Amino acid sequence: MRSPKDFFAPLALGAPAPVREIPVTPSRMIHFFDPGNEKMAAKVPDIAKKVDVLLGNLEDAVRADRKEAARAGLVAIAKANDFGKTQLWTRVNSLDSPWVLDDLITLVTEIGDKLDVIMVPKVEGAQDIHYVDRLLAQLEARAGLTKPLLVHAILETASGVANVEEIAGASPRMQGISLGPADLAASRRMKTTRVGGGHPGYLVRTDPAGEDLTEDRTTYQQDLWHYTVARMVDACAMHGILPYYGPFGDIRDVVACEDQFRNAFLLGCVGAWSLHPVQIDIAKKVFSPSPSDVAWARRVIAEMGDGTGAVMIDGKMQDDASVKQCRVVAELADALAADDPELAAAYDAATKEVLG
Ligand SMILES: CC(C)(COP(=O)(O)OP(=O)(O)OC[C@H]1O[C@@H](n2cnc3c(N)ncnc32)[C@H](O)[C@@H]1OP(=O)(O)O)[C@@H](O)C(=O)NCCC(=O)NCCSC(=O)C[C@](C)(O)C(=O)O
Ligand SMILES: [Mg+2]
Repeated sequence: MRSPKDFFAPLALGAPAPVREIPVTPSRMIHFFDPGNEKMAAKVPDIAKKVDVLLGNLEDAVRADRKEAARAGLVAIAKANDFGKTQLWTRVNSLDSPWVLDDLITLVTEIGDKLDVIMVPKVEGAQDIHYVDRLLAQLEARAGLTKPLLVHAILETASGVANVEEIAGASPRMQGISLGPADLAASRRMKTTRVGGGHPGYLVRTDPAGEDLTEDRTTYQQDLWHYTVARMVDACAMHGILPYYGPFGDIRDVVACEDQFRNAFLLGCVGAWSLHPVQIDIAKKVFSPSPSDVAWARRVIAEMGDGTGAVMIDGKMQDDASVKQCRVVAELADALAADDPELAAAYDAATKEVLG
């Protein structure tokens, strides 16, 4: 284990100094595209204007015989475009694959100055992050980069979940973690066949009213991902990095997608993945606090003065802890509104209604 004193020292001579704090910029949706797919790539400049994060995916969902094309496509797209405030991320192939070494060498060398975050799939423990950490430092030094690349891990193996706290704290490069429900289900030998979302068989049933167990009894579908998302959120919060729900594979079911995203938002996640253009607006809606919640939060903050003591607002007790929650919502709203005049106007109009 490295000494805590060395934690923020560069891992290669000439590599940029690691960041001390993870930048918290909007990342409500991480929009996935295959850079080797010409139809998708053609849409990227327009999509970039609507999303917080664009991610060139090189791993699963890219056919084995299209891996080089995807990598070359991402280099070409990054060189040809300036995406302004929209971040550019990539998901490289897994560390046991024949492609990842060339992914990292090519991307850092060719477009390391354009990339913000490198997403690493199938992370099993801190050792995987340490490997990427040192290699990135060597490549950054060789490429003369001045800003360190950040690393995002996908939580999609049983050992990754068991080791999630050490993964979150494995390097100052760690930017965040996303849930990978499909690989995680396979790794755990869950008996689902879906990419995220619920399952009608995972339920609880009300007790019988009498002796007849066969009578109609209400059932409630449960969230298969609650434990993992909650654990991931705690690990990320503990280490000052950001948690994300991952993909929702039933593209057609925009209603259940919104529900799953909202569960993650309420539990502490900052964003989710959009796999198809139709999921972009869902993520934007869900991961931007609602105007009425923002107005309420601003009212509680205003009425709580220095933030201590207890007051009654509309019959509800507010104290030091509730004002802290309200600050989380209000600060997120301010950060999002700073770049979005429409959202800013909606928040201000709702606030005016309650505060006058
Ligand atoms: C689902 C698919 C096949 C449906 O693709 P489609 O072409 O059949 O759909 P469509 O509705 O007909 O598409 C309409 C138009 O939008 C385009 N389009 C469609 N999607 C996109 C996109 N993302 N970005 C930009 N453009 C897109 C598409 O090319 C088409 O263009 P056209 O009108 O010119 O014909 C397609 O949307 C797709 O391939 N999406 C990305 C899938 C992906 O990245 N999967 C990997 C992430 S999930 C994962 O890996 C799991 C995880 C975490 O690892 C774990 O849980 O283990
Ligand atoms: Mg996966």
